Amino acid sequence: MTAPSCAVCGSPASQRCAKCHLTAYCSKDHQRQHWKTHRSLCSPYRVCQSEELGRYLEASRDILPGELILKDSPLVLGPRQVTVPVCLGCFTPVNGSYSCTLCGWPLCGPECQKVVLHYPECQLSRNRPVKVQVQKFMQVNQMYECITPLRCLWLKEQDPAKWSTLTQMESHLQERVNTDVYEVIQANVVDFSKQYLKVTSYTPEEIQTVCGIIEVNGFEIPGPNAIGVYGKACLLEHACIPNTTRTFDSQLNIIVRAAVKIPKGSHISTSYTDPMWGTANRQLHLKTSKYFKCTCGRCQDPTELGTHLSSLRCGQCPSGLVLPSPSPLTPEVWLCNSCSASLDVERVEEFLKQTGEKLVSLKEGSLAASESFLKATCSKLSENHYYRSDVKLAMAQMYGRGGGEHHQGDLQELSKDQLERKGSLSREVLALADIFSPGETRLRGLLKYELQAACREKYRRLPKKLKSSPQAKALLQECVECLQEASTILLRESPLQDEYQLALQAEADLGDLTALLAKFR
Ligand SMILES: C[S@@+](CC[C@H](N)C(=O)[O-])C[C@H]1O[C@@H](n2cnc3c(N)ncnc32)[C@H](O)[C@@H]1O
Repeated sequence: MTAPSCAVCGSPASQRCAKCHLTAYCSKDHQRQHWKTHRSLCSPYRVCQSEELGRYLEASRDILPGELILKDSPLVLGPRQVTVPVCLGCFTPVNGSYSCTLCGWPLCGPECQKVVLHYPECQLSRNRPVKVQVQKFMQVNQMYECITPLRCLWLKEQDPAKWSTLTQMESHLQERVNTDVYEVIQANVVDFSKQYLKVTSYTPEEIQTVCGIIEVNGFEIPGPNAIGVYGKACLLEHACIPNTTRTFDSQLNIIVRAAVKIPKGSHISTSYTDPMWGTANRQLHLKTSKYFKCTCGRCQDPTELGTHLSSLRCGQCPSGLVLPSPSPLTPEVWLCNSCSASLDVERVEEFLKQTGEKLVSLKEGSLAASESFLKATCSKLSENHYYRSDVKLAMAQMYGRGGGEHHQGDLQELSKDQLERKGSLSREVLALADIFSPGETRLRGLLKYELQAACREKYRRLPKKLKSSPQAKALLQECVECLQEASTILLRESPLQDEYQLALQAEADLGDLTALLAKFR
């Protein structure tokens, strides 16, 4: 690795800013001289290291909710490992109607052939005597598993500085050797690159290492269905209750903001899973793709902080809940907290698997099917169980949204009970989000938007004589508060995301409702 250079004179630097540990100086004098410029740019974090976590980020000053912590451009961008054929310039699914005239990989058109993103595999595929031929569209195609690894390996010759940043990342190669995933990569990436693409410049170990780096450090980017590896953002450690949120802009830079106040000296974290998943699912994901066991307070608590997000209902007594024992990290049996009836771990796993399958078949289902799922599971799963909460979130968004976005018309068609249901489902999931995904997060923004929609429709339905009542004022106040939060949070999303459109709608509605509320003052 090359030595850092002084931010003032460019000569080799041996000292770094004590706040961010990023900007380097050759002397104290140059550091003092640079402070005026550096102060506004100095990152609110520093890079630290521990035996347990490896490198991690710590707040170098108090960071306020919503504050930008870092914006990072991708070192490598590519299709996800498991994907249908996509354009290698823009990640849109392709049907084979256009292929790169130089290498044969399908693209969506000549414009995408010029995109630099496509350059590595285009160059590397040219040793083949004939062009690449992709035949299976509309289904997962294993040929694409090699693309993102090859884009990583391309940096080795073409961009040594990026290669150095990439290869400092954790690959957990030792833990991966002899696992199923290692064997799959051997066939679909190592052998495929050599035998089909005729790429011979990289060793099997180098290829396996970058595949580990992608899995451990990559961020799935919603929307374009891509994966990005980021040099700074990869340093965020995992927490089951994270204190940041992340979004991606239209250039697919990652933007990390504080979700809650992060006091100076605290670790800065993200969730490598979904904070609304139950403990067993989070643990499984962390073990099989991030290679560590989380032992945080939430993971150790069978009640998941009193929410019973993973608990089952007891079939032997009226009010008992069944929890993993002695701990969710080492479950030997599931026990009722009231009558001590027990269930085998395997039985619980099988039951959850079957219930999960029913849930998946509902995903694009109707409100009626979702209500039936809740009804069918209310005697088997705790009220807040993650499966139920997942369905409740979807339902809070579905009620009153016949045609995609909220049209007042769709909300107007809801019965009084359905309207109440939309409001109460939003509140229930918000209460869980406050615990597991606290602060200014996308989930909160979305739920606040749904809640205001229900309150607003309730206000609209008030008879004329009650339109100036304290009840009307309370409803409007709640709408305005919800819209303020929803628009602040969701405006941070990429303009390409649906959430951003909701934010614009929320902003527009906020103006109207604030004017209405002002009449009460
Ligand atoms: C994306 S990397 C984070 C940066 C990494 N620590 C480094 O030094 O490059 C993910 C790896 O960091 C470690 N890690 C992150 N969060 C952790 C946590 N909460 N507990 C234990 N290890 C963690 C694990 O080794 C994990 O595979």
